[in-house]
Amino acid sequence: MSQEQEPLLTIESLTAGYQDEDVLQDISFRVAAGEFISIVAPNGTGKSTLLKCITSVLPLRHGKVFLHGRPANSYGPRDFARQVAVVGEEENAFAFSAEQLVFMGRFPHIPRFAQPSAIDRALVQEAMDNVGMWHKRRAKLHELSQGERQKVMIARALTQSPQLLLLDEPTSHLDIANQYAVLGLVKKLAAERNIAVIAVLHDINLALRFSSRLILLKQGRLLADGSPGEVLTPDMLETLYGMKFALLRDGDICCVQPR
Ligand SMILES: Nc1ncnc2c1ncn2[C@@H]1O[C@H](COP(=O)(O)OP(=O)(O)OP(=O)(O)O)[C@@H](O)[C@H]1O
Repeated sequence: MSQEQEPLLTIESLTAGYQDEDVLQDISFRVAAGEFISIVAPNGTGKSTLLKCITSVLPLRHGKVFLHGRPANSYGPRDFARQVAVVGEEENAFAFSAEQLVFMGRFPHIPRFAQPSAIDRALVQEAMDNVGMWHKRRAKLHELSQGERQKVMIARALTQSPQLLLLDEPTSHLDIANQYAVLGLVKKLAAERNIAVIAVLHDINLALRFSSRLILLKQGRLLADGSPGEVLTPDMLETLYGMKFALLRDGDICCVQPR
């Protein structure tokens, strides 16, 4: 992030955990509007925990999280939801149709006791069209496949018009074509709308392809923070995962394979 940019999100010396264990220790980084950051780390390192700290679901033990320079936990839920959207763990909203669920993304923007406007309805249709789910709008959540549900959740988050989009393994149920289509869409819309994205991704090649910046975590600490080219070296990946990797190039495309 360049020095001139006002940080949208600032994380300062964050330590957090559960019971008697500090899962994350002394994590600091800043996020500017328009950045696409992927968090890459082995299972159980604390990636989801980090997102929970940003959304104040989990209180910090030490450190601070600021959104627009103000403590993130000082925002009310509606105010926070106007700025931050989350695609994460499975929801239990099975009684709702896909369209109703995506509509919920507009709730923080609709004044209390007011009816949704034509613009709200158009945003819902546009987001569902964008992820190819408008034709399934009447289906209840339980009638959708896991991949379709993931696309609905992404449509809801886009409908929310956030400034910061938090994605926790958003493509884990998508086939390879849909993974690239959905992340490509998120990246395009984020660039057009100046949205910052923080995505937890296990697929290093997706992280390489879509991120402007990567943050690697190891044993609860920040191991590396930089551009994909700087950070994703075979040595760094070996430090992270304890196995050897090769970096393969084909023109502009770069990918990582275990040796
Ligand atoms: N509610 C909880 N209570 C106690 N421990 C928890 C809780 N949630 C997570 N943990 C522990 O915190 C650690 C980090 O979990 P977290 O879900 O943040 O990891 P992660 O990096 O997202 O993992 P994964 O890649 O497997 O999804 C794990 O050891 C986990 O067992």
